[in-house]
Amino acid sequence: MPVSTRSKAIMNHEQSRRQEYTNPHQGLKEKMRALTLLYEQQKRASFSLRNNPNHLHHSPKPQDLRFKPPEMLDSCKKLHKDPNFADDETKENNVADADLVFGTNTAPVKSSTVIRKLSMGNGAEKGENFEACGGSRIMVFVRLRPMGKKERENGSRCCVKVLNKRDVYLTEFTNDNDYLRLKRLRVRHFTFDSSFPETTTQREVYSTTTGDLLEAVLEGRNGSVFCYGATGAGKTYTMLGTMENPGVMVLAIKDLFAKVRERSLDGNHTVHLSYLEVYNETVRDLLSPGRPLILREDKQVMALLQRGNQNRTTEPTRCNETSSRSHAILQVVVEYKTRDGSMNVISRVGKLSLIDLAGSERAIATDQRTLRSLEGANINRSLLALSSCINALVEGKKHIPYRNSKLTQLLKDSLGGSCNTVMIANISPSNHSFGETQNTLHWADRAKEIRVKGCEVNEEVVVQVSEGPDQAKLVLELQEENRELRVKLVEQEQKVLTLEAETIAAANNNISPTPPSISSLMTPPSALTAQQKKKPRHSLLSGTCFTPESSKRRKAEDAVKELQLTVKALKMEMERMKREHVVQMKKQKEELMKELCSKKSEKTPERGKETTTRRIVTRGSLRPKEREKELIKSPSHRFASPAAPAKKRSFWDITVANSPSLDRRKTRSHVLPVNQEAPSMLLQPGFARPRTTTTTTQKKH
Ligand SMILES: Nc1ncnc2c1ncn2[C@@H]1O[C@H](COP(=O)(O)OP(=O)(O)OP(=O)(O)O)[C@@H](O)[C@H]1O
Repeated sequence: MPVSTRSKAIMNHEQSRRQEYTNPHQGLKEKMRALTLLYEQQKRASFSLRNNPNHLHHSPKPQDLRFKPPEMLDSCKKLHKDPNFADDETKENNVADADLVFGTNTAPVKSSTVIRKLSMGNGAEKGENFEACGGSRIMVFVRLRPMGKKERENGSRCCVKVLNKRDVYLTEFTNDNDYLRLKRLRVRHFTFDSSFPETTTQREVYSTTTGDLLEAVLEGRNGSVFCYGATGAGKTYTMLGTMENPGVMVLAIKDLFAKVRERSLDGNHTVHLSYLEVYNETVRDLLSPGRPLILREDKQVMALLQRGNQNRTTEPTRCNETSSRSHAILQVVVEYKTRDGSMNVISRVGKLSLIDLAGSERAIATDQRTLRSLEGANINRSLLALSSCINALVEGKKHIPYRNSKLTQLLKDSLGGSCNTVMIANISPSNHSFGETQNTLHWADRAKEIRVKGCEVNEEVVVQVSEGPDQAKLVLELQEENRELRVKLVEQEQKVLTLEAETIAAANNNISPTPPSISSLMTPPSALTAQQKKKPRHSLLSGTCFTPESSKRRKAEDAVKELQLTVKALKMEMERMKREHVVQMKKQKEELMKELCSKKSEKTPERGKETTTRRIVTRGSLRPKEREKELIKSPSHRFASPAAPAKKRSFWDITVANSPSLDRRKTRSHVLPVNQEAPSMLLQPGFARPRTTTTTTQKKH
């Protein structure tokens, strides 16, 4: 049974010709609707032409072209279909005419140039292009690959048509056996910055997508090109190509070195190259494989690129015999150094990242073996992460989930950073890959919305000090001043150290001399307690509480205060003792006088005895006074141990104690004449010798 279709204009030539002639279904209703629409469109177009003569130069907005009702397109194609179209170009013209009729693509499109050129960040230099882009955004291109031999053999039909190097039409064929949906054929329309039909050469793709980017990289800006698409869609071919038809990577490096050679007269260029692979969420260096590496840049040469690509993980899948199972990233860093008029060194660093992503695919499209499944899962995971990032960027979210995969981490700069970014979406013409192609086109269309930050020049200016005589003098003066300041600093430090040492020594001297036990003995307890009560408590809130200097100072002050108190207490004690002593001496004197008087009254006084008595009285009254003077005068007494006054006191006490009653008081002058055998406390060094007594006794005898 003959099968009707409404997408002849974008079908394979042979098939379309065959099917076009045999299509009996030409719905009258559809025709009527299309004619009505056409009439309305023309009416509107003529009206706007009358009001605005410049209308002819108006370029349609991309969103006007997107997702048109398929019926309109289909009807249009039918109305203008030329059953005799023999080649692709004819087909393109037919559909282009249809668009013109509908007034959606009235502007003449230059086929060889990109309408919206890359934003180079510098509005002044590239203001036109920048404005044309409506700001800095990702540039999105689509490349359609030719139908493969195998695909033709197994009866694949072309479901994609690229027109005007810009518009992409995707036709969804119905199943030939699904009679109910025969009329529900849908064509989707997409518009990109540039779209490349299957006949486009590698050089054309490179110059349109990456040529301008390379210029910007040489000026010190960052640029990224990444290929996205289903497995077998032509990503590796676009990025790397073959020996006969080298791809973007090879052409970019060739171009780069040619440009560097041109510019090398005015400065020095250094080119760093690294070729990385992200396989199963592990980053590997393709130039020295075998070990995973943390992202780094490697100084290598371009010759290693081919070898690196041989190291890339590839496996045959059902869709592609040499399917890349990893994402490959070639990074070229160009450093440019020159000097300006003031001899300052200007350094510009631009980075170009060329990324060949692994194929986006459904699990069913690959073999279901374990390793393949794992690879597929990882590829899908990273591509899912990529799509999440794209979604977040388009929606203007604050958090972009770059960390979800290694791939998005690597593409962070390209997607959301300060970078000129180009995305090339590769698609297959086969209707068997319709789903993948639709997804790719959908994501590419969405990626157009991503806006990136203004790409600024990565420039560093190193100011050089010119070596004139004034500068040299200034440098010498500054060096001399610096030296003097250093010497002063050392002197000050020494002074501080000396002061600290003195403070510590003083504090130690003040604290150590009087052990607490002794001071407590010598200090009146009441006075000390009162003083202790007055002592201020260290507060945690006081700023100096925890500083070592303040604590040392405080200790020294406390020690001095304590000593002052001790001295005061000692003085008071001495005064008291002096008073007591005077009182005691008076008493003794009175007692002696009484005794003498009573004895005088009993006996007749003898001359010798009077002399002895007089002498004893004299010594007894004088000696304590001398001691007293000594005590007052002697400065050592102030610091004498408490035992000394106790001993001295004990001397007087003993003297008193040895005379329990005034009657029994024994003195050399009184006792010895009475009882010579009795022990005498006066037989002490410094006291009168017994000779005197003996003499007295002999005199007695
Ligand atoms: N523009 C083109 N012209 C001629 N042949 C092409 C073109 N694009 C792709 N091919 C061929 O199609 C086949 C698949 O292409 P390629 O390996 O580049 O796909 P891929 O997208 O990288 O797939 P995968 O993701 O599985 O690695 C290759 O044989 C390649 O030579």
